[in-house]
Amino acid sequence: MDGLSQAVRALAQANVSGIAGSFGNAGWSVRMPASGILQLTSPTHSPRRPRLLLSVGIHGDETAPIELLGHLLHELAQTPRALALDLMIVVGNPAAIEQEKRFVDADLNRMFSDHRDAVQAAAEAVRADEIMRATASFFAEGGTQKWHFDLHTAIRPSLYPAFAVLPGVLEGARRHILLGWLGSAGIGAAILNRNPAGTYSAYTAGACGATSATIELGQVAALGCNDLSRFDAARAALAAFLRGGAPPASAGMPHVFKVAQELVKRSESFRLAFDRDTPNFAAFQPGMVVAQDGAAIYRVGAETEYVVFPNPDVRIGLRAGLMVVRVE
Ligand SMILES: O=C(O)CCC(=O)N[C@@H](CCC(=O)O)C(=O)O
Ligand SMILES: [Zn+2]
Repeated sequence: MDGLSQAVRALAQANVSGIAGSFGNAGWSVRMPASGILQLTSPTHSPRRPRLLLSVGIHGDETAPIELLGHLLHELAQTPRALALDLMIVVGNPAAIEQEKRFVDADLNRMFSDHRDAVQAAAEAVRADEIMRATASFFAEGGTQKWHFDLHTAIRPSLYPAFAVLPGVLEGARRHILLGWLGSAGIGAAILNRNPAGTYSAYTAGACGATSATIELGQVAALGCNDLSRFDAARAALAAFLRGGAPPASAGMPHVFKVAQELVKRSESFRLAFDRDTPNFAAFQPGMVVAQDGAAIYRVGAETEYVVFPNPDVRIGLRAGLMVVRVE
């Protein structure tokens, strides 16, 4: 961790008290409901104040968001009174971050639901419960606007280096505002996913009424090895969000996709029909076979589909990829 700023190191070690100091001194109410979770709220409790949850490290080897958030919090700590909303920071899986692995026992980002079957005994199940308790109480305390950005990085390269998944039913003004903000943050593609997912952002959207997005910023890399300049727009948009300012001028709206089908690994025979170099958003033409699982064959439907998050190494029963179609 040599060469990393103090705030980035503190976040990577889930030492959120190392970040809280200057906010507490500036009069914010500081709470740490569990390890790696920090809440900064206004002491003059105002139900009209927006609430923002920023989470990183839900997967331990996805480090660019940890670095990005470390820098944002370090900058904000110079003028802590500029924080314009009630904020919760979650460092998702500290043990996995330390081990530089996606997870220790099982994928934390499939545990934000009641359906955990075989992995109920995993270390991540305890952590998911802890995070859900803190999250539910944070959003229950107020906030006419509730936001959650769960920051990740993808395993594979992507034809859109920064993209987002928007869980649940998101329509009208909320959808328009979120897409506009994502555009200003340099997010090139947004995937609407109404399927139940067990992900953190699906939990905050469904159970807490938040406007939520999983945001993918580049690719998995070791801490300190990320080129954050590729995500300057996301950094500037988040910095403005924290201060209640207008987002920077947008490069345009993201391209919008929706999930056409999920590739689910039902057995150890599951195979993708393409290789491990195929990037996210690679196109497949109608009728093409994209995966096979014993006798079951996954084929593209009537229009071009694009593959996202293909991963044959997931546990049986989990999604091994999404096939999406362009809608806007
Ligand atoms: O690149 C990959 O295969 C995974 C990257 C990642 O962790 N993505 C999230 C997306 C969550 C969502 O669908 O909202 C995940 O798979 O948990
Ligand atoms: Zn992830």
